[in-house]
Amino acid sequence: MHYSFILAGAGVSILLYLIARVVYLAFFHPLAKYPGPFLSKFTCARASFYAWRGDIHIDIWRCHEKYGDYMRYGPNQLYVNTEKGLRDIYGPTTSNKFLKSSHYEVMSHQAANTFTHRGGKEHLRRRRIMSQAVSTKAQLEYEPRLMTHIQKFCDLVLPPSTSEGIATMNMAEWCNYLAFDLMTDVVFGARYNLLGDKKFRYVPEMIEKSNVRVSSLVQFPGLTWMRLDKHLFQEAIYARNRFLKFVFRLLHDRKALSHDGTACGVFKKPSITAQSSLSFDVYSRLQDAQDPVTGEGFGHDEIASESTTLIVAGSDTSACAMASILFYLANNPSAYTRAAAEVRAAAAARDASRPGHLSVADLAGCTYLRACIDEALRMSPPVGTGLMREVVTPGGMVVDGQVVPAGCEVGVGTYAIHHSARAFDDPFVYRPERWLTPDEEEVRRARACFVPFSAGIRSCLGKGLAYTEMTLTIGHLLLLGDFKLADGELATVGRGSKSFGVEGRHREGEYQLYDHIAGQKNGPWLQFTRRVNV
Ligand code: HEM
Repeated sequence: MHYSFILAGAGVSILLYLIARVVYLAFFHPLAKYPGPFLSKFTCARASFYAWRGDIHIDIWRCHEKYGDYMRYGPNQLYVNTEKGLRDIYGPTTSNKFLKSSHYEVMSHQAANTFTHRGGKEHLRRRRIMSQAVSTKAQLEYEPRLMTHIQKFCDLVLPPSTSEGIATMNMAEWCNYLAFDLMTDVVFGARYNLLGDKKFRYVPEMIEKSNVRVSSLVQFPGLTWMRLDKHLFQEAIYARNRFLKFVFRLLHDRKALSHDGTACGVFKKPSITAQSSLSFDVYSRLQDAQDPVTGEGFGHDEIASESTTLIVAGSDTSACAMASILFYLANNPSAYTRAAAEVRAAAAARDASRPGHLSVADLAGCTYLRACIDEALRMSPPVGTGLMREVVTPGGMVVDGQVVPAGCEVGVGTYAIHHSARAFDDPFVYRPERWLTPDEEEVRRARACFVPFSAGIRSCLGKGLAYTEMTLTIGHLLLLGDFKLADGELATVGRGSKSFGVEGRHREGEYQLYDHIAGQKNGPWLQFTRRVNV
């Protein structure tokens, strides 16, 4: 009898607490005045559901259409969809006043790295060291390394001659292989050769599968409560463990190589055992780099964690971007024709004493090609969701005129702002010309709201490298061959369609991404032919 009173008392207390919490969140929370989906007032579970489906970027855009520029998307989260809001949160002078959302912590495996660190001095120290390994100078030295794989990619997709027939390929897969080979070589000097051999092709697949869980947890870390995620995401956890096993082996072999020159695993290949080749990868640069402020470098564990993060941050995103550019070029013949003519003219005009492949410098004047790349990144940003930042200034921060108190989180949905009709005329139309129009105000407006690599102190460290990869790959494909959409049903893979039954996924001209940290994709299926006498 006595116990039942205690139990009843506890039950009533919990109920009263829950009622008080619901009332507080709905009416008295500092974000209560902002409209948004009903459930989002009380829980992040709704956002997590859309993240699990891969539709969160579209949902954020839809919610802004419905609720306006300031939208509550979680009990503690405010999304803003204006140019001023974007500048106030991620701008060069303001972004250091925020911390990354605590939700990022679910991405840290053992210790935080540059990407997952919430901010402050420790993040800056790491970023200063990391920047040296991906500086413009370093990138130039990576170029021959990149070209080895890009040349191989072109040889694979372009049949030796028209008489060899036409190759039809799913570029989602082939861009995954290429991007992984590029990043593992640049970062570790490793030759996994996904382009040529099936053995390690499971790795990008494991990263994608694992990211389904991570993207849901980032929205709703509460899913780790009582290891709920273990039951909900069994396949993703299996994938993560398989990836970690791969990474463990990679780091072990790479460490052995740099310590005592022992070559094993993928480092057995003669190309990598050459010391000259090793000294130009990110891993070895991080071993040598020192923070110009403190004079300290990274320890072994930091190098391991940072270099592994680069593989995850840099391969999925770049693969997604390259597949997307190919989709839009194949679906927009006038853009294709103009970009191809520009690249071919640049090749014809270059110094005849330097035959061989085109360099980034040779393609620097290809402004239309760059516009095609940027327009693809705008239409289908590889990281499309909101990158949430916590207000930590005690008096709060003013974001586009709205006072957001300390403890709340703010962010801009990249896909949403990339499709804002105020920033971009006909936002759902692929039109590279918008970046080159003589109307300066139109270009300014567009540039101000174009953030595929984010901006400010947490912007992408690999942006330069990513542009190098994209420009060299697409440039060489256009120079050496021609491509078009595959015949029949395959031509539709990657396109939007009403048959998906998802509002916002119906546009045939839009490359469909499933946002799980980085965009996941299928297609385009393309047919390639090699140009003669090139
Ligand atoms: C098209 C390709 C890429 C896109 C669209 C992209 C996009 C982004 C975005 C949006 C962020 C900010 C994430 C956040 O705030 O949560 C970011 C951060 C980062 N990216 Fe990239 N990325 C790309 C390629 C790369 C490559 C190739 C590398 C490696 C060389 C890289 C390394 C990083 C790192 C280290 C950060 C964390 C920076 C920091 O927090 O200080 N990314 N990237």
